[in-house]
Parts: sequence; structure tokens; C-alpha cells
Amino acid sequence: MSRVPPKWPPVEVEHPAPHPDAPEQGTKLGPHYAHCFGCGDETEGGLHLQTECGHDATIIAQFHVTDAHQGAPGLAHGGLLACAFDEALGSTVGQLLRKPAVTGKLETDFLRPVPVGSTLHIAGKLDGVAGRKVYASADGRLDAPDGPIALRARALFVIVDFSHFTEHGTADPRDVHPDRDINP
Ligand SMILES: CCCCCCCCCC(=O)SCCNC(=O)CCNC(=O)[C@H](O)C(C)(C)COP(=O)(O)OP(=O)(O)OC[C@H]1O[C@@H](n2cnc3c(N)ncnc32)[C@H](O)[C@@H]1OP(=O)(O)O
Repeated sequence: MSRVPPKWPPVEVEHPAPHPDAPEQGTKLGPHYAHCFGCGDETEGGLHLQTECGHDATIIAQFHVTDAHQGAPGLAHGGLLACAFDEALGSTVGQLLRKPAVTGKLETDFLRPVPVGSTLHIAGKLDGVAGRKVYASADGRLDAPDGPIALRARALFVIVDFSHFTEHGTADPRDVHPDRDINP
């Protein structure tokens, strides 16, 4: 089976510099929402992704795989791995562009099994912007920033108004103010 991916990004894009208020390299990024399944610190069975700002406009996330994340015995569930990439890529878009955005499309290549007890090091980057469409991709490496690549993902995020979260979800409309520039 061919693993040659289709053209990426699929449309002509611009390559914007990170927003002037984007966090500096080395900044540890806390959860954007305490109950987020991907990064929240109040979700007992969540993924508890830890993210920080990397070099060259990247966002680095670490996902420690536990028994709670199994699909087959001793191996991470693929859907949860995709979830980790969704979170890491969402963080890449939100933190670097400082705009609220939601996942429109997420594609994941699973290249190696990810055992329980391993740590996935995910490096996300922006690949370009076309209007409200933001293209981003990430590699996930096993147990070290330069470990073997276990997964690759590409995603389209769509920039939305903050009202997306108040009208469709339960975000508090009182949170809408000029400083609230990323997802709730
Ligand atoms: C620091 C912050 C950290 C945050 C981390 C969060 C990580 C987690 C992120 C998520 O998981 S978000 C939750 C999962 N996603 C959703 O629930 C989104 C549900 N979908 C929608 O709400 C709407 O479909 C969406 C906002 C994505 C788009 O609806 P709109 O009516 O606003 O726009 P439209 O449909 O016109 O699409 C805008 C553009 O995107 C394109 N598009 C949208 N979905 C697409 C798709 N699936 N594939 C290809 N293109 C797509 C669409 O063709 C169009 O292209 P053009 O501008 O060229 O016309």
C-alpha cells in the first residue's frame, strides 16, 4: 500500500508569523480549560497533555501513556492518540495565532505501536493559512524528542468567533472580551 500523502496543504496558503503575543520559546502552557479531556488537570481519565512553546514556532506536547489509555493489552488506543494530536495541533494553532479555532479535519498516520508506559513527544507546527482555514501538522516521537516517529498527523482548523463556544456550548458569554483570544 502506498503511503505517499496527498499535497499538503491542499490549497495555496500564506505563512503568517506567530502573533506578537504568542508565548516565547520555553514557556510552559497550562490547560486552556480544566475539564478539557486533552489537557485539563481536573479530568481523572483525561490525557493530561503537557505543552510548551518550542523553537522555530512550534508547540511541543508530551503525552504519557497509562493503563487508562489502552486499546489492545499494553498498547495505546488509536483514537486516544488521535485525540492527543487534536489537542496538540489545536494548541499549536491557538497559541501561535491567538485566535479561537476548531478542528474541521484531522488525519492521522499510525506508524508504530505506542506501548503503555511510553511518552509521546509531539511537535506541532503551522503549515499555512488561507482565510479562516489554518493547516497544521505534527510528528509524535517515542520516548524522546528525537525518538522514532510513531505517528504523524495533519489537520485543518477553522477560525471561529468566540460565540461558537457560547452558542453551541456552555462557555460563559461574560468571558467574551478582547483579551480572551483563544479557545475557552
Ligand atoms: C490554545 C487553545 C487550545 C485549544 C485546543 C483545542 C483542541 C481541540 C479542538 C477540537 O477538538 S474542536 C471540536 C471538534 N470540532 C468541531 O466540533 C467543529 C464542528 N464543525 C463546525 O463547527 C463547523 O463545521 C466549522 C466551524 C468547522 C465550519 O463551519 P462554518 O460555517 O463556520 O464555515 P464553513 O463551513 O464555511 O467552512 C469554512 C471553510 O473551511 C472549509 N472546511 C470546513 N470544514 C472542512 C472539512 N472538514 N474539510 C475541508 N474543508 C473544510 C470550508 O470548505 C470553508 O472553506 P472556504 O473558506 O474555502 O469556502
